[in-house]
Amino acid sequence: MEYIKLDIKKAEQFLKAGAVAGFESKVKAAQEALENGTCEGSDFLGWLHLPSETTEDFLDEVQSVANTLREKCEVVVVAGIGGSYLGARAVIEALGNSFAWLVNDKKNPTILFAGNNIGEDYLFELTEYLKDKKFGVINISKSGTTTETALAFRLLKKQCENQRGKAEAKDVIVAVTDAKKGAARTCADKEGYKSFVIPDNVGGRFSVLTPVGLLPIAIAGFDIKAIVKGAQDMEKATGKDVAFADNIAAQYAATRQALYTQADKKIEIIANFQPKLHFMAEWWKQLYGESEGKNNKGIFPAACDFTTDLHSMGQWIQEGERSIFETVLSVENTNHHVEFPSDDENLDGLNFLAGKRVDEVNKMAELGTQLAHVDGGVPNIRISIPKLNEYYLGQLIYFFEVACGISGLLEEVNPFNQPGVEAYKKNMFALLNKPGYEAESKAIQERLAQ
Ligand SMILES: O=P(O)(O)OC[C@H]1O[C@](O)(CO)[C@@H](O)[C@@H]1O
Repeated sequence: MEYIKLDIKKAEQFLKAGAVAGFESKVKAAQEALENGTCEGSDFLGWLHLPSETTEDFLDEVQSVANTLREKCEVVVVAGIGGSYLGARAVIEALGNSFAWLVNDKKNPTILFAGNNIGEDYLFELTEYLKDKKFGVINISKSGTTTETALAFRLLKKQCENQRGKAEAKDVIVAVTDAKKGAARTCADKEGYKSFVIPDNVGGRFSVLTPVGLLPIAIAGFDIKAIVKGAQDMEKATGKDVAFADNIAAQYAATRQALYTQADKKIEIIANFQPKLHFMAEWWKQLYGESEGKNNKGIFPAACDFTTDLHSMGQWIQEGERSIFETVLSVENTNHHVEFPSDDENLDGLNFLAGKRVDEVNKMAELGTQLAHVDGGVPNIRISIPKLNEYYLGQLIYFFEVACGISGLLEEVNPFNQPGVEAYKKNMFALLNKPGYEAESKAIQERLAQ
């Protein structure tokens, strides 16, 4: 097996010579702080050695619960938001058939997602679709109190019980939540649902390699042992004793921070040339945005799907404000083979492509884009993934997590909290007159009346 690779040469050309190497001692200090638990947010470092601490027995237990849902359900709804949703979706969409919901071969249950928005039409349409389906639900929430997720779960639980009866519903509803606290835990214990614990020391956005991600991924039919193996290998490859120059997580973190602090690049666009990676970028956005965006600092994490967005955002990237850099997720080998056919009439003038693989054209688009954007003043970091499979996605996930921990510490923020997320929740609860928010309700009503 290979490793994913990092190429920073086309970013370094925008920096003074030695700028990335100049971060070596700071990176070392960050790695030591993570390892020794001496950094801010040290209560949330459970992800750091999670891969190597995950046992085969535990994965067998996750797989066995997944198998029960696979046997008993045509559809499984994954209820969760943010870190309790994006990792599972990222992997399932990266590995699954792009038209999974239309494929009716009964090999795998259809996986749907809910609890990640408060769209009334979304929930109406979902519950309508589920009316004649044998469906199950995974209720995923670390806090167990997140409004979006709790709202969807309340609807889905009732519907599942109405359609299958309470006794059968009990076998197809699973909770992934805190060991002791929160409504999701109380409900699971009261109803006797199978449940998995999200460790206290693993924050939501770092939880994809816990049952938060692994259970839905296993239900979707993917190999969770291979994902964890990929993460374990990356844990070794990015350990604190790996030399700075050889440690791709250290290099990525240092390059980002060099671009941010020394070249005034405030926005990182993660770009992919495979539509299957759209949700990987969404997961990455939360990981980096929630970890680094605080104390009025932080690189803004943005995402583009190429070549799609080259026809919408391409102009801005090529010639807009020069405050961006690009990190390209490049997949070296596709899983399928499609060649352009020849056409006698050649009305579209594309016969010069006849016999070529579609991926060859995509790769030339990728290279052409890289050259054009670098010429246009956009530093380029490239992450090469040998192939989209479980093993390499496991590597990629852990790589991004450890690089994020290092990068946040280089930025001198606590990468493991998210205090800013509470502001909208507080206002929403005040506006909805949630019990316990009486003073806030009064204050917000007075403010709105002004
Ligand atoms: O798992 P929970 O507690 O429902 O939280 C979901 C998401 O919401 C946040 O807490 C922000 O509100 C994220 O950090 C987290 O990933």
